[in-house]
Amino acid sequence: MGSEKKGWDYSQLRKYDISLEQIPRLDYQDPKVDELMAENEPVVITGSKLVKSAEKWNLDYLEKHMGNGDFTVFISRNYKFKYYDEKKILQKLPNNETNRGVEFTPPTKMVEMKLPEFIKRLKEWKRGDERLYLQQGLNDTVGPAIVRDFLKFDWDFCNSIQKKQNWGPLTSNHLLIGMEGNVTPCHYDEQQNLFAQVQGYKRCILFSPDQFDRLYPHPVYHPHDRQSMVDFERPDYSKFPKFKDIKGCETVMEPGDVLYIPIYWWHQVESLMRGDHTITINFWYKNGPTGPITYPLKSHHKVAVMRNVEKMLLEVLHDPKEIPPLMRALVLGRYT
Ligand SMILES: O=C(O)C(=O)C[C@H](CCCc1ccccc1)C(=O)O
Ligand SMILES: [Zn+2]
Repeated sequence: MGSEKKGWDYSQLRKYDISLEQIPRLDYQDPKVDELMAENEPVVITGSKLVKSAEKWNLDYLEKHMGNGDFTVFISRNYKFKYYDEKKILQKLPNNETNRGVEFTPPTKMVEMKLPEFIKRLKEWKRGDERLYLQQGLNDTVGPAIVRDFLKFDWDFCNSIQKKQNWGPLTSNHLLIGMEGNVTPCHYDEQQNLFAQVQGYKRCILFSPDQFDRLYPHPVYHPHDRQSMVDFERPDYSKFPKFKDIKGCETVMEPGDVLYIPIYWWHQVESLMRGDHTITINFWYKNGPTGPITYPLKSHHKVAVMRNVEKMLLEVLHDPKEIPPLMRALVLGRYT
């Protein structure tokens, strides 16, 4: 992976007991890019100017031009920033208990912070301090210069991909500014994603949707819905035995690289340890129409089916504890 000219080395990558291939890196003009994307396969697209207008976004520039609005910043006492859905923390479940007394303590704190304060804490951070991760939807509240740079993104490039791949509308762009060593643990999203690296080096580990039974996602009603329960650094093989067989792919993103993260593909993202802070802009698109269904169903369709079964069962059974016995009665000795 990478050659001597690369701006990072292996000691900056966290060690996992996972077999990983390389995600192909192809020039944006290579027709193979469209072929891989059409197959919902990940690919690193190099040489595009998608976010070239943001390559000057160093911290001083951002501080000067990012307006004085509040930005969403997550604070973690360790290096992990596991996403949680606030709406699912206090949801009234069908049996009218709030999460049946299952207490959920958010693993990170979400605060609103002015950019100068975030940058100050970034510059003064030392090992042992709380880590910060700015994750802000880009909208018109950011300063005019940022909007100008944003408007200068190579929209022809991503619009042409959106058209070629018959995707739905662009739903959001997120500005992500992470500290060295920050990790977004393994999860999947339900949108197509063009992940554009602006500053710093980010390692992206991806798994196909067919690895679903090896990654043990939290139940759909859980605040950590769509996130894997497996701690990659200390996997509990007794609880998650199939994790041993996991197969994935990875890449280390360099400034200017654009990674296509296909819808439903699992991904873990880490800012290289002892590296610079990282800046990423993601482009989330709704998926296009499914087109003709072929059988057997594709694995990402099966994920969508399983999500619907979970939601329906919870709706009718009211109590998640009733789900395993019913599923076992349905399958064991009958479909196995
Ligand atoms: O782009 C993706 O899908 C990633 O997972 C990138 C990941 C952070 C995502 C944070 C986030 C969570 C929910 C809403 C908007 C943004 C990273 O780069 O650390
Ligand atoms: Zn994601």
